[in-house]
Amino acid sequence: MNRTEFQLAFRTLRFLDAHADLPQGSLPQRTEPEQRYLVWDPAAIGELFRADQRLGHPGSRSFRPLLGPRSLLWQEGPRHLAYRRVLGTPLRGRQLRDYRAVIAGTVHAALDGLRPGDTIRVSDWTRRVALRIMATIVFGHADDELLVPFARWMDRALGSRYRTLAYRYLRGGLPLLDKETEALLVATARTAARENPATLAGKLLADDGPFPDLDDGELRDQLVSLLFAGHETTASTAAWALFWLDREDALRDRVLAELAATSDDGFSAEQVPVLHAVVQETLRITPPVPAAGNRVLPESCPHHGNELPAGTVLTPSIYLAHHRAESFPDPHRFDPDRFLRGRVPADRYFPFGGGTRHCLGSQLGQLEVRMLVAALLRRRELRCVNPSAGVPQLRGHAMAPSPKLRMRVLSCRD
Ligand code: HEM
Repeated sequence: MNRTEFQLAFRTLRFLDAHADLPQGSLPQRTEPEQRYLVWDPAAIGELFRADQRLGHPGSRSFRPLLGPRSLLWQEGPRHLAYRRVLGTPLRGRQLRDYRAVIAGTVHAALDGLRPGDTIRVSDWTRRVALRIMATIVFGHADDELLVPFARWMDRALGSRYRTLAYRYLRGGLPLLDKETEALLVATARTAARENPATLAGKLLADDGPFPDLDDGELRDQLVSLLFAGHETTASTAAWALFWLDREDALRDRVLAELAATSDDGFSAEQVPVLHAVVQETLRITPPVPAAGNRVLPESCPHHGNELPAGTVLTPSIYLAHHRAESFPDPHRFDPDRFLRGRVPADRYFPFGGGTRHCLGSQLGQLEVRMLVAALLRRRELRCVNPSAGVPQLRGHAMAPSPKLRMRVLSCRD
């Protein structure tokens, strides 16, 4: 491990913050034998995402075994495209209406359990809610028999930065999911596909789809990938949004006034523009995924006067792009009005990555966060008990508020 890799592993955010304004917008992580760069220069990002189809997407060394070797996140070519077609359609546009009741039902049930005087660990609470929503979208229901061991496994692998690094560097890899839970995942998906073809499991296994004979191993990889990618990120965004709204009284009052003026539950971004801008700014300043997936050059390519050889790994740094003062003046200030003033270019703001790997759940994720925050603000008054714990913490590749961040329920507004 060289000095840059050490700093990135152990002092990640301090290191990133010190480099966001580098004029070249790229930073070598390793030069020999395999060159690796972090990239956030807008021109290079635009080019990278445009060329995405020709690039390799091997995934990270620690995440590949966690999600599985055949996860759609690192599949390539026609099979990757087929996964995107099958799963992408139900996850965007008009199809999202089907999930409105699932999100509302799950969020309101969780809110029913919050009574005045209760204190919650914000990240844990949003993670539990988001996992139940994602499981219902995948299987048609959310059973603790499956979700409790799944969440326990995720926590063991990612819950502490030091534990994650110890697994990676001392024990040779993150812990794997136990065989029993894996078997339960697969069996639950096969039953769901038979009984409820509208679920994501049903779409994946449809007889007239591209994967009618998906074997258990590959199915397991897609289920873990969907549950993981579909809840960790959304949960972090929701927890951060609640944190930022707690810090900014005037902004919270603006959102409350906006909610008072509409009966919309957060489903339509146009009905709640300030809340939507809060979510967008949350994704900018505290992006739950600070770096998009690795891209590998299939052939040599010029870069700032050098020639990068074939095989060079380029990682688009979402965090660095979002903290570049040239793109976002006063980048550490939480200011949702940036997004109300006009469109932000996609090569400077890309919380969902881009190119052929652009997040399949970008619309669903934002929708969930809007609906969760809207319902919570309407029904409960919550305040941070320890705002100083609102520091970013890495959970694997995701960035969440510290698990110590707590909020107390002051009153019910029901
Ligand atoms: C606010 C919430 C979310 C954020 C910030 C987020 C962010 C990301 C990012 C940065 C990537 C990598 C893109 C790249 O490498 O260019 C990604 C990929 C992906 N995300 Fe999300 N995501 C969110 C929610 C979701 C949800 C709800 C789902 C539900 C299924 C989901 C499913 C996926 C999948 C399947 C991929 C892999 C796409 C591919 O490789 O073709 N994400 N996401």
